[in-house]
Amino acid sequence: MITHMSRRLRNTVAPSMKSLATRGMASIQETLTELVPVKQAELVALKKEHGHKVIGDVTVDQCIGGGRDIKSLFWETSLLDAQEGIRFRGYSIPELQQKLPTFKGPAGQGEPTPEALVWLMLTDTIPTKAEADSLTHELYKRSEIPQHVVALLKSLPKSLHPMSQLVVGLMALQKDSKFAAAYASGVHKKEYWKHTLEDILDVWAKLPELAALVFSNTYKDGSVGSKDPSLDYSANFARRLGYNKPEFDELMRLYLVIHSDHEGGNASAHTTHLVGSTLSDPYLSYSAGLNALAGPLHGLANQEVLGWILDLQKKFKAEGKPVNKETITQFAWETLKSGKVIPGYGHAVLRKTDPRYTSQREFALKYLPDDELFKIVGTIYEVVPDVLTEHGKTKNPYPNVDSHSGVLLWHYGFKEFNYYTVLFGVSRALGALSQVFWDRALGMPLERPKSVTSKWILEHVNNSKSQ
Ligand SMILES: CC(=O)SCCNC(=O)CCNC(=O)[C@H](O)C(C)(C)COP(=O)(O)OP(=O)(O)OC[C@H]1O[C@@H](n2cnc3c(N)ncnc32)[C@H](O)[C@@H]1OP(=O)(O)O
Ligand SMILES: O=C([O-])CC(=O)C(=O)O
Repeated sequence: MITHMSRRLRNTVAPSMKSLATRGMASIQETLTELVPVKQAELVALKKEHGHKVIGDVTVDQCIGGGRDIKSLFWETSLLDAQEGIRFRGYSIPELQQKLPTFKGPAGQGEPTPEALVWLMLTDTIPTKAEADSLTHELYKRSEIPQHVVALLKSLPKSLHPMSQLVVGLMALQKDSKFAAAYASGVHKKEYWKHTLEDILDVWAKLPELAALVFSNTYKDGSVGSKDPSLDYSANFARRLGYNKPEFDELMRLYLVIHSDHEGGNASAHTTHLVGSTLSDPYLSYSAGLNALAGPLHGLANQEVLGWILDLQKKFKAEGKPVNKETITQFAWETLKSGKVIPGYGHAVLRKTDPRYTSQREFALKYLPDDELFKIVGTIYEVVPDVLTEHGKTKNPYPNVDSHSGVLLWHYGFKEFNYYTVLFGVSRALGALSQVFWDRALGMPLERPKSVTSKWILEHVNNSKSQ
């Protein structure tokens, strides 16, 4: 309905939008300049017409239990359904694979590019190939990292976790925040979004560069591979990391697309949005989001999954036993009985197998069907949901995105699994900061929900009973 309203308004409020968009020639900045007043008008209309209506209640369990299911966040770029999984601006992952432009050409010629997805998340419109390419070019132009940040990263101990190194690098880049400078010089609030967009494009452009430096400083000699203006964002990232294989580029495209956004309530996106609501600039906001992503119940789970699989392989090899349904079941029970979680399984919202898991499985079936670790991941999928169901605690016994990503990287020789969450961090910036753009463009307020004490809850429920 919003989309229909949006199209209607776009035709009336901003007629020039139609011609530019139809010709597929506008830059991302021009497209957004035309779209912002349209979306602002839509939000005003939504608030005026429906602002007082109720969309949910809050129980005591929800208040104490991490706010599950409470609809209290506004997030435009994607929406998660517990059964079906994620949709980006209304499109499922298979639909994105059919509709978004690819590196080689139009939709369908390989994996879509993350640049095309960013265009969709920002503008609510599927880009033409030319539009997606213009964003690739824009990001390439902005990708240089200042020397002081290169030197700072080099000075860090190799034993500092790669996610912490990434955060240090991003925080150091904050020196050049255009939003912070504009705010300090007293810019009018109506102009915030323009400076925010500048920062967001810079952060997106520089994150893969930072990530590649972190990789090389930690595991190699500090030098990174060369980039090439004729390549896209993902292939250049792969080159910087030292990979030069078309199949790996495709994996990087898939990886960066599917990890980018998962509506607003996940810890990294929510943190980014919350910090951004104080008018901290995109560097500060996304650094905070990265710190949330670095937790083992969230993004770090992908590193944990690989560790779990390698541990189980090592254990049964030492015992002279095969890795099969029986031994995996035994290992899963041992994990649960020692009070640990099985990484890569369960989810706060999803109640079915994560479609991001399925898309990675399809990639594996296409490119690496005989890989040993891929087969183990398949066998884990055959037994762990039953184990977790019998265990009786988790609300969702099925695999999430983190359950599959590591084995794909491992297959291509990317074995530094302590680093895997950095790749997730490069991707999550695309969704979380697309929303930060709209937060500033729509004039979203400081986020400040109400908290209550246990005493308040008891008094409240007792008072309600007596009424
Ligand atoms: C990109 C992402 O962030 S995807 C998630 C990545 N994280 C992981 O894979 C870690 C493993 N999974 C988990 O820890 C959880 O499923 C989470 C954190 C993802 C979701 O947590 P919740 O919404 O609290 O899950 P749920 O309501 O099902 O939890 C109920 C109980 O089941 C347990 N449980 C949930 N999943 C698992 C699991 N994979 N292994 C063991 N126990 C589990 C919870 O720890 C909780 O136990 P408790 O009552 O003793 O505290
Ligand atoms: O949605 C969540 O809570 C966790 C998740 O899968 C993600 O952020 O990608």
